[in-house]
Amino acid sequence: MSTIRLTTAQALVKFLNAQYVEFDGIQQRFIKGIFTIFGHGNVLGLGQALEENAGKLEVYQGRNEQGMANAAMAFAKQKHRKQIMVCTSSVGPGSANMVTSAATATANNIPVLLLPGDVFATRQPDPVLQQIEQTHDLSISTNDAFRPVSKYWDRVSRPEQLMSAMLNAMRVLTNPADTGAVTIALPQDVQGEAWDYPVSFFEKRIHRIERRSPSPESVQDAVKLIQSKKKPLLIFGGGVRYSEAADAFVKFAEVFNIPFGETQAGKSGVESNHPLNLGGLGVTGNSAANSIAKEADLVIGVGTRFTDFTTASKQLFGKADILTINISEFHASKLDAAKVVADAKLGLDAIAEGLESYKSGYEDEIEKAKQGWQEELDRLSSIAFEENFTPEIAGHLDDQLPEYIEALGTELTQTSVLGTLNVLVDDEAIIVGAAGSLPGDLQRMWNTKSRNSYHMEYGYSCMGYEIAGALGVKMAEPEREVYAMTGDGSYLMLHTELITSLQEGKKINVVLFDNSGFGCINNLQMENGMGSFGTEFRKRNPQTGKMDGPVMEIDFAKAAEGYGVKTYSVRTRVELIAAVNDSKKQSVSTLIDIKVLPKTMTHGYDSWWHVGVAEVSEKESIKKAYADKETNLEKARAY
Ligand SMILES: Cc1ncc(C[n+]2csc(CCOP(=O)(O)OP(=O)(O)O)c2C)c(N)n1
Ligand SMILES: O=C1C[C@@H](O)[C@H](O)[C@@H](O)C1=O
Ligand SMILES: [Mg+2]
Repeated sequence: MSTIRLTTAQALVKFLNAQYVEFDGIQQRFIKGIFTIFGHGNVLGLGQALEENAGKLEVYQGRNEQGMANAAMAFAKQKHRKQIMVCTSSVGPGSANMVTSAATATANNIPVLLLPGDVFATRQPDPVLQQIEQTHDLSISTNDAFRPVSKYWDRVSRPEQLMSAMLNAMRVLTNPADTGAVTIALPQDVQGEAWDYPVSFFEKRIHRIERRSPSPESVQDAVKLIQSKKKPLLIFGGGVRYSEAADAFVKFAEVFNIPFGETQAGKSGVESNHPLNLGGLGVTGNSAANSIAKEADLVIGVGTRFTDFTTASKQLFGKADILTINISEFHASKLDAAKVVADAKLGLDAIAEGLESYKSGYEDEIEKAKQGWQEELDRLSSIAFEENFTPEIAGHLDDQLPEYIEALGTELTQTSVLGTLNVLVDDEAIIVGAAGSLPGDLQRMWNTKSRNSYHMEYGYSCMGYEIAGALGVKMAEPEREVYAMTGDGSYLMLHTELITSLQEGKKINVVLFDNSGFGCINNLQMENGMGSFGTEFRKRNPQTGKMDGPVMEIDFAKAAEGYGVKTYSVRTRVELIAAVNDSKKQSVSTLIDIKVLPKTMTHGYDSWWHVGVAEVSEKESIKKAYADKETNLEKARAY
């Protein structure tokens, strides 16, 4: 057996360089590059290996481990899981910072490879700096916290373990049914230890991303079920995008005249103006999709995880049977569905063959529902503050609005800003989002004019993903303009990969909606009988001892200007138009700080979200919220 003597870290880098995927006969390198934040836990091992010979891996420098790993995830998501990034962190806090991203990637079924440094395998110098020292178990380190949030977890405690660890890592990273974060913990001593690795370990490996075929029996069942129904509704989930099945999906919808709603991950797989595209479905859905869903007699979920947002906590599809087409048996089995466990394209094609001349029984309902939503969309896009103004989310902070107008210096409404932006940005531009009120507004209001132009992380809805995510998306699609759509809360939580975008010359545009608060959570608490509590950004008031002092005023544009970002402060529609148009001419990253009035985001359309409400309270409004929840629960499926 011919061997080559390398350190564990050198062998790992060499191995990563040799990984390829093949999908529909097309081969490409699987690992584009590696984000790094070096510390004593990785610099002399993996750092040394990368300095000496990184091969074709591009080496980037992150600002925050969570940020860089979110960027890595966004890259892989935008690449439809056909290419990934790796992230290496130091030991202890550096690795702990990546745990949130591992969870985000795993919840969304997006592959990322995380390589946190670990404490010494030999234990000679223990306790090392940043070692926790669990007294009941010395084998535990911070990296064990990745176990519940990774799809595959391993620790390389001897150099030769690298081979089985990495082969399993690749198995999971390229498995469309069960991918997510893969964590390989690397003790710092082992990273530098040498071993005689078999040369065969480094040979070019091509991992075929298989399209799983459906069983003939499951297809027959699906055909019979559809043929017995008059009002089926398709759901376009993220899996359709990852399987590159959009054309097959549209053909299926067109041939059988079946309308479809979009999930957050599926949106923009097909342009919004397709006559059968009803748009966003569920809690953050619009009136067209939700009204058709309520009347549907069959829901065909393709590549969807059926989260509570899609099913409106299992209340939306009241009358329908459920059919699923999913490559994952786990997701296909949800809602007690009839299931076709298969790749989206192969599943749809096989069912289509069996359906022959089937046509749904829709007459003009689809057109009418779309028309009704278009009118509502036009209304939302043109809401302007005026005398006796009632905000969309009425009855919460109506009396405080004048104070916000004064503090933020704005009368702009969030929905009108979105309507204007949707017209201003180029058709090919990609918007990125994750948390706050914007995902709901965008899923309802954003008209996608080109494919894969809507990138929403709504599996984990992780605040702070937006800016890092935009960087990852820009790395995946450098030719397209990318907009991070973020609230002030998300921006404050994590935005420092904006600096990485400047460093890398990867221009992103941050569109920041400053309503001085955790707006959607303020809505949620007040809609459920609470007061406004801990969610407005107000100064502590020495008189009351509470955070009910003046509204905080933050000049985000000024702060970002110091980074070297081109910034704009926007308080009027005219300023918004000028800012967006000018930002397009820039080659550096930009930030548009838009002051918007709270409570001017969209409200729900015929949907229910099951949230935990107090069963006992002295407040009548809480008692009512609890009673309402119980009533709604009765209308929902039990499982
Ligand atoms: C990391 C993380 N922490 C907490 C939450 C819970 N959460 C969801 S939205 C939100 C507030 C978002 O505020 P902002 O970004 O300003 O958006 P707005 O709702 O005001 O539009 C919070 C705290 C979350 N989704 N992610
Ligand atoms: O708790 C939440 C409420 C949602 O409205 C929001 O979009 C999401 O970020 C969240 O975490
Ligand atoms: Mg906010």
